[in-house]
Amino acid sequence: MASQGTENGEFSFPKTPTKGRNGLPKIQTRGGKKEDDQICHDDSVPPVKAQTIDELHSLQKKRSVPNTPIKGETQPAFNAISEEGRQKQQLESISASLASLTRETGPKVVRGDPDRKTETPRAQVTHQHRHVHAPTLSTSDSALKFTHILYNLSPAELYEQAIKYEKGSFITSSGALATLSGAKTGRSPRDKRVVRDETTEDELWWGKGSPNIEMDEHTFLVNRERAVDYLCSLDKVYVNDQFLNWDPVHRIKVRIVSARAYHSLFMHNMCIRPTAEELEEFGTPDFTIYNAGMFPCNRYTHYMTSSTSIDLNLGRREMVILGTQYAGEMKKGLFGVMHYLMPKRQILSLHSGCNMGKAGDVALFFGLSGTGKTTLSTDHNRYLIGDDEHCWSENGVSNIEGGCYAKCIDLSKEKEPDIFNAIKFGTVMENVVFDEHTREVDYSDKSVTENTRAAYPIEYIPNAKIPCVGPHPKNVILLACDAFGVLPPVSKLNLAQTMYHFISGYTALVAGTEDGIKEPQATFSACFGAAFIMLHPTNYGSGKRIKLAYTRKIIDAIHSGSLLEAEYTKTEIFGLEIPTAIEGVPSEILDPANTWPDKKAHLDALTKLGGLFKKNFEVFLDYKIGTDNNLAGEILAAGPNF
Ligand SMILES: Nc1ncnc2c1ncn2[C@@H]1O[C@H](COP(=O)(O)OP(=O)(O)OP(=O)(O)O)[C@@H](O)[C@H]1O
Ligand SMILES: O=C([O-])CC(=O)C(=O)O
Ligand SMILES: [Ca+2]
Ligand SMILES: [Mn+2]
Repeated sequence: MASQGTENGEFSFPKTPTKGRNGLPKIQTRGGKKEDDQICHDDSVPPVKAQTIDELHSLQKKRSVPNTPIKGETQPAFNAISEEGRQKQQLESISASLASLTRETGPKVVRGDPDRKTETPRAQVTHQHRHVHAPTLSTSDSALKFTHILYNLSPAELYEQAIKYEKGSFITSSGALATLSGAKTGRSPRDKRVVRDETTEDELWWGKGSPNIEMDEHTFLVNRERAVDYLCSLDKVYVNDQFLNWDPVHRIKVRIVSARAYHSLFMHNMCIRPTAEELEEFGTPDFTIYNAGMFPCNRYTHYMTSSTSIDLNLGRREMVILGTQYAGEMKKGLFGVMHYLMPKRQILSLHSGCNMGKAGDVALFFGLSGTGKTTLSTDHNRYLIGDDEHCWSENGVSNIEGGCYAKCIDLSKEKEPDIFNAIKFGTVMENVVFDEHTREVDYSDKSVTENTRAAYPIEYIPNAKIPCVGPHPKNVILLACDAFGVLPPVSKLNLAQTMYHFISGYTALVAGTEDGIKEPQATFSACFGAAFIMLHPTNYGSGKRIKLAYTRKIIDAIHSGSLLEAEYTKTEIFGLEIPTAIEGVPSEILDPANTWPDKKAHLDALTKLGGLFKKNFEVFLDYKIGTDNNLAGEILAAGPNF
């Protein structure tokens, strides 16, 4: 370290000719060789081994182990030829990913930051042409330029990129990276399109109630070309090669090509991060996202109803994002892919949080966006398996992701300590407001959006269970944030009721066909997600959301098994069994009838909600469940009765 002389803990200043003039005592250094030496030399450390400032800077960074080292003990960690070969392979693969389908050729790609050529020894020009036999004249200007690839950068590198190049990127007081997602601060489900081809025609759920809005293959290719041309026109793009699903047998390799460091860091946090060895064997991805979110789609293109389009092509294993920078589109886009792939393998994909007690008891938390999957699965007394997306197979449960995505509006250290503490270096914070000087985040500020979010790697939660897998669940918790205020805080469901409420929209539709191909699942409940309820919640219930502290007590009673031993009464209309007492929870709130001063208003609201459930369920009545027709009847009977 080359700092000011610090020998013996004393600082020394060079003497000035004006010594003594202002009465300051002469400063003596102990290290002075000669008594009569008039100058204090700072010779306590050897001089830096550089002749120029550039040389000095080149000393600062030591060459890191390549992120694709050679396997096998006999090989040294650094092998110039093989490393070059590996990089070439990676670049070839990336060039193929970014290929224009009409020009049938990938761009010239080169690894490294274009602005750091001189200081980055890794930025060797290793471009290649895919068609060496092609005529020497390039067909377009785009084929003449290089696209720099920033491949699987580290969080520190991505911070630097974001802060340098992306307006609205700042380091918060706790070390997180604050970013802005632009005009879109949430997902745009109505701008999502799925390619309807011969295969998906039969396999996917189309029509009323389905979240899948169709597009044709040609239109997809038009949008793909638009995204790819945009990305290739940039000086540099970020490429993440990562995994989904902690179950090694059903792991999926994903590649994310994006234009922003924010997107790259978000996916770094949210997907499973490969080890150096795993990256070496990565090869061709199973699925690729082209995120050209800063660039809009063309509204003259067929099927486009806005300048935003999120397009999924299962046949091509590709997704294209145009006109939205909200990072959740990538996360939930990949979730859609898993919802397609996993049920085909007889694996249930679930929009749920998951944790495990010390005794190995696993609990699943189902719920729509914002109902508390992340909040309640992050429990200091239990191991966190995952907060949002899981697979349930014959072998048990596995998390699909490598990170968590927490809502952070009104976040407090007292109520959600583990999430609060996970917001540190490496964490991406979206659309939060902070003090311009101290950089302290004001979690109560909704100036940008109410949907402020934090994305962090799961190991930022101290009791995360790595690898994120567990045995079969013991408890299944369906979370609801009931805008009517008529559903009880907790009730015990029998099997048919569980199925009824699950299908009704507490995340998913799971209707199998006879040949075993499962339908894809809806993310939103037609009932609780319906615009009607969202627009008029104040017209109904008079209550408030259950206090988080009480919800935690209820969840504790479920985990411990004590809730099973409680006494129950049955509610009207829904026939839900509600406990009469839970430790730590005021008994009067357990039955919502008590919290309504006007009994008639309560019954009206309850009946109204029951009607909505019935109407919502109509769309499922035609579906056969397996070969057993009685099952559908039983499930229906478990719904509201009036
Ligand atoms: N009783 C409660 N139970 C759960 N969460 C509550 C409760 N009261 C308030 N909250 C707040 O509701 C929000 C739940 O957000 P959370 O991120 O857990 O949702 P989520 O189900 O994981 O949704 P998403 O799938 O969109 O990520 C948090 O901000 C939490 O503080
Ligand atoms: O994707 C998002 O914006 C957040 C999320 O998990 C959800 O909505 O279920
Ligand atoms: Ca969440
Ligand atoms: Mn979610």
